[in-house]
Amino acid sequence: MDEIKGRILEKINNPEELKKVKLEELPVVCDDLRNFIIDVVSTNPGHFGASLGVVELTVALHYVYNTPHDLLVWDVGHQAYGHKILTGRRQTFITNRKYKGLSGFPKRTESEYDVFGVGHASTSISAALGMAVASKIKGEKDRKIVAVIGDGAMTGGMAFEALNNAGAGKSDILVILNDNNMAIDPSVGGFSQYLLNISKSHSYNRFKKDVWEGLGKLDGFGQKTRRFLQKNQHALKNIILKENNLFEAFDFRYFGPVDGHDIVYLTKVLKDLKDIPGPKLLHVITKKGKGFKQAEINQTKFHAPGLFDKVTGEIYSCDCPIDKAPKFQNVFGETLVELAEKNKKIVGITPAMPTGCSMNLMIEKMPDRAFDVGIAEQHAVTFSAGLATQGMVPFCNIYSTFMQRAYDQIIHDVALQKLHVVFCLDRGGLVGEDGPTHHGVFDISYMRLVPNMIISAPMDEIDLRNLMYTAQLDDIAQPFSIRYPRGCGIKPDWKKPFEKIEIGKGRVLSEGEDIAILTIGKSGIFAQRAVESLSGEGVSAAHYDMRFVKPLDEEILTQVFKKFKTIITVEDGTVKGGFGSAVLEFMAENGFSNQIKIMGIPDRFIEHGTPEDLYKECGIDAKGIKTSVLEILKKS
Ligand SMILES: Cc1ncc(C[n+]2csc(CCOP(=O)(O)OP(=O)(O)O)c2C)c(N)n1
Ligand SMILES: CC(=O)[C@@H](O)[C@H](O)COP(=O)(O)O
Ligand SMILES: [Mg+2]
Repeated sequence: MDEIKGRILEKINNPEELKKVKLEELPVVCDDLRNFIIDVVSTNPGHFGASLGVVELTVALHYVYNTPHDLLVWDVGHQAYGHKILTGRRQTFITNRKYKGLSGFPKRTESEYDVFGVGHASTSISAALGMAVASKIKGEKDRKIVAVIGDGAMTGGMAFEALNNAGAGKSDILVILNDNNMAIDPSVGGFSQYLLNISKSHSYNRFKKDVWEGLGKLDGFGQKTRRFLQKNQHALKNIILKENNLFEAFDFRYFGPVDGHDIVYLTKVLKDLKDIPGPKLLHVITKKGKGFKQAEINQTKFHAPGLFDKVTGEIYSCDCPIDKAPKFQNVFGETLVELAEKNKKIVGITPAMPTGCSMNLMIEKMPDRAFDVGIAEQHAVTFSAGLATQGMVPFCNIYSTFMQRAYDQIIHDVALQKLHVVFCLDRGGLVGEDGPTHHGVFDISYMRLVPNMIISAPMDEIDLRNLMYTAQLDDIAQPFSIRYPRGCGIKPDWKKPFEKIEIGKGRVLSEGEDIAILTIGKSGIFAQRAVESLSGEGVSAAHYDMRFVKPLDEEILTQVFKKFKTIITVEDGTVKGGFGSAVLEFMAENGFSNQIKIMGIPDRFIEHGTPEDLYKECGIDAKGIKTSVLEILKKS
């Protein structure tokens, strides 16, 4: 990677040094910063468009505010690469998202400038409000608190919960709404339209123009009033917009919309706002991907493009290693369309991840039956419940980690009423570079506690299809969850005719005599490789792909407990309360006393790295399973 010799950036190792730069030189800093981000992220994949969109905002914030004394909270944090680079991490930024390197999101343990750990959307205002109230209680007079939240994250319910609370409390907080009319996909919903209306506000602009021209015709008073309004533009906007300004209704003083790429003007506005007390919201208009043509044109693709050519913008495809095997998400997306074409009761729901989970395929083909509800997981689940009460069969696709947001809705709105909702938990298991905020390692445990819930995990793409097919059949009258991993499958020839899978039925994949390995989901792939390698060393290991965590295949378990003294369970999920725990419970309830080793994610947060790094770290890759088998057999 050719070093970007920033004309100024290389002299800026912290915001204090940034503050020494002359105001008129800030555009150069922004150019350097933008080029540095392009240079690094084109060779070390990560989130891209969002950080480019807030280059000017990031520079202005660190130029005007006294960070880290003033507290700056980023929402989601995928847009905080510029923040990291300006706060002492320029030289280490090349390790972004790498194993043992910088996190891809702000992280308290990484820097004093990262005042709040993020990754899940819509948390910034709540966190910033907590900081503001604490500062007031401590009697701090000079500490400023700022939250930067995108228009997408603003559709998350907890953002409004925080606005509601902040306004009432007259807390001293600045919320900066970074409005680029994009989430990962284009922003959706009434709120997005509302923001568009403001930023393109015909009424405001027309009124401003009419008043302005009218005043121009009046001598004396007219000229004086013009001068006042020119100096107090926002006063005019407040008069016009106040009564229907959503933020003003929450007792926030609304300012803007302002051009988020005019660094000099932004700096001036931020300086002006600094001394205005109480809850304030600055509405900033930016372009996601600003400054990189391809990213401006294809904003969804360049949200997280992977490797790309920084000159041409060409994205280097990352095909699956096993020739033509598809990504699990694509199998989901194509199968959902196939099923929905036959079963008119099927509807699709995704909270702002249509491209991420490939439900965009159904949204494109059946726009009346597939819904992107915005970053609103709780709403997505209960919306699905409502649909199910009327005989629809909702496929509610939510990444495992984001599903954590909607746990009460799963229990209270779906399972308690035994509604037929199909939960598709994509990104089940370790996801890799996104790290602990995004690993989907708790869903087996949290779903297992819920009565009426069927819990399944396919080992390969064929089983994913057949579980989806089974889940939508009329004889299913309860919630059905299917969790599957991020990334590639193993079956290039996955498009087989559908076969119904008996609920709770596992399958034996390898017969054996010395030990039994029981797996769920993707772990079966590693177990098969381990069994093959073990047989080369004279060890005869049996392998069962259990497919269901609830209900368990008690017929297989009874056979296994009777035949094998030693049993290993493996899952791509926490060992606490997961599949292995379920097998232990079966053993206790049925009076067996075999030796069981539970393998999975240990009871701690797993950092970021490649999936391979992380599976190895947790000992649940093929090598880890083989090593465990040999160790256990040596001891027994
Ligand atoms: C609770 C939750 N749901 C979904 C996501 C996935 N996600 C990450 S960024 C993003 C879009 C954010 O849009 P916005 O806040 O407007 O930021 P922008 O990318 O436009 O800068 C989404 C849906 C998430 N991080 N957290
Ligand atoms: C920041 C965020 O939450 C999303 O961009 C997430 O990183 C997407 O994950 P996938 O890349 O697995 O779709
Ligand atoms: Mg946005």
